Amino acid sequence: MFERIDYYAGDPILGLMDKFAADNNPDKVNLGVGVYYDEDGKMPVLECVKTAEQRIADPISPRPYLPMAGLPGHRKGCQELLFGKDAQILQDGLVATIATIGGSGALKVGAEFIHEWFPQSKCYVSDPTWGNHIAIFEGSDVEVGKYPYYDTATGGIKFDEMIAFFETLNKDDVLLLHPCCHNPTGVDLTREQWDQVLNVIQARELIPFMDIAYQGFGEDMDSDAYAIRKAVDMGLPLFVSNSFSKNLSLYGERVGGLSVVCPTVDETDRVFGQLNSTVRRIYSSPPSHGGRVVDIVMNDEALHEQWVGEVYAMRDRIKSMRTKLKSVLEEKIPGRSFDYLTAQNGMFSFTGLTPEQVAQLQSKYGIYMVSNSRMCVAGLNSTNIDYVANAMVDVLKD
Ligand SMILES: Cc1[nH+]cc(COP(=O)(O)O)c(/C=N/[C@@H](CC(=O)O)C(=O)O)c1O
Repeated sequence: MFERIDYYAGDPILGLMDKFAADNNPDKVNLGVGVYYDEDGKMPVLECVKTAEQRIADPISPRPYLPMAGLPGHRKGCQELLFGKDAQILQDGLVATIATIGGSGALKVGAEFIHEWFPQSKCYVSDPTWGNHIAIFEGSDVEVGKYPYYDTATGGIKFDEMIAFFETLNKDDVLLLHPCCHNPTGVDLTREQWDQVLNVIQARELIPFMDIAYQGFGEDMDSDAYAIRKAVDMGLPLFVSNSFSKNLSLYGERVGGLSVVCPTVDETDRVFGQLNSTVRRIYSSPPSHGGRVVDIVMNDEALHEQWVGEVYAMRDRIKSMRTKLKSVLEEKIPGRSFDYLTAQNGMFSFTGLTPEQVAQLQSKYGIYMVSNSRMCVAGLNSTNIDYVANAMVDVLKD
């Protein structure tokens, strides 16, 4: 009966977690999946989350179905984080926002919506991008193409090629963009480059779909949302998927959001309704526990302030690991530049190691990176960084 079913080869990122767990090497280091570990190598429970959890636990309350769009406070939290607390579009009711099952759920609902209401549209992703971008949109029968992005020769961006490519696209084609902390390269556009990209989007009447999963890990909450807010200022239609997995350290609670910025209140109502309809036919409604944590942290002024401080502490620790690894490697390999480590932004660094070198790090040292050479810098700490640097020197010497 099920012989026709293909074997699943496994996910290049999530599959690393199982391999890492099974590895008996006492020195193993997990630099694979994009999660934040603290200086002790532990996944933190943020203080603001602990407070929210205590409020949820006492008094304990029933767990009814949430609305298809999730809790109003979760949705409000997404909107204010993405667009700014006093954004005019929020006061004017021009943003349709739903709470989703993580950023992945936001992308899935968005992809289904595009397939249903913009059936002629193709979706273009950066080359390279987070692999699940392609799988999610293709899984919703949206044809996916790639736009030039990372320049392996320079470690920068093929900006002119990218713009020239955008200028060949058709009205309503979708561009899946990383507003900050590009995954997997860590190489972000400058504000001037974003302005040029948004001008082309406006001229070609393309649909920007911005996926922000690491807000606060780049520069700061507002700067990381520059591209989002500039698109709003230009009056562009805009999709934004956001994730609280990393910046609330709530990975397994599956909390995120999907927002669609619309030109009129009537269109906002239409879009909001169809987002609800799409949710209903995929997973019906989002999980309540994580939604309540988001609602409490985002809407309690003191907890929100504490949260921002905790995110910046995570950001700064990652930046310190970038600086440290760069200096240790440059000391061990004089004459070779590792500037990319501090030039790149957010949780990931694109090391440029070959698949063979990545495999050697794993087999010989128990150091896990994604096969495309992406390193999750948040997995480094002062205990393991010399071990990782020595291992990188070893595999780089051949
Ligand atoms: C760019 C991006 N968008 C969305 C997501 C999904 O977020 P979530 O809220 O967990 O559904 C991730 C997760 N990325 C990390 C984990 C994964 O691959 O699922 C990663 O790149 O390691 C992203 O890196």
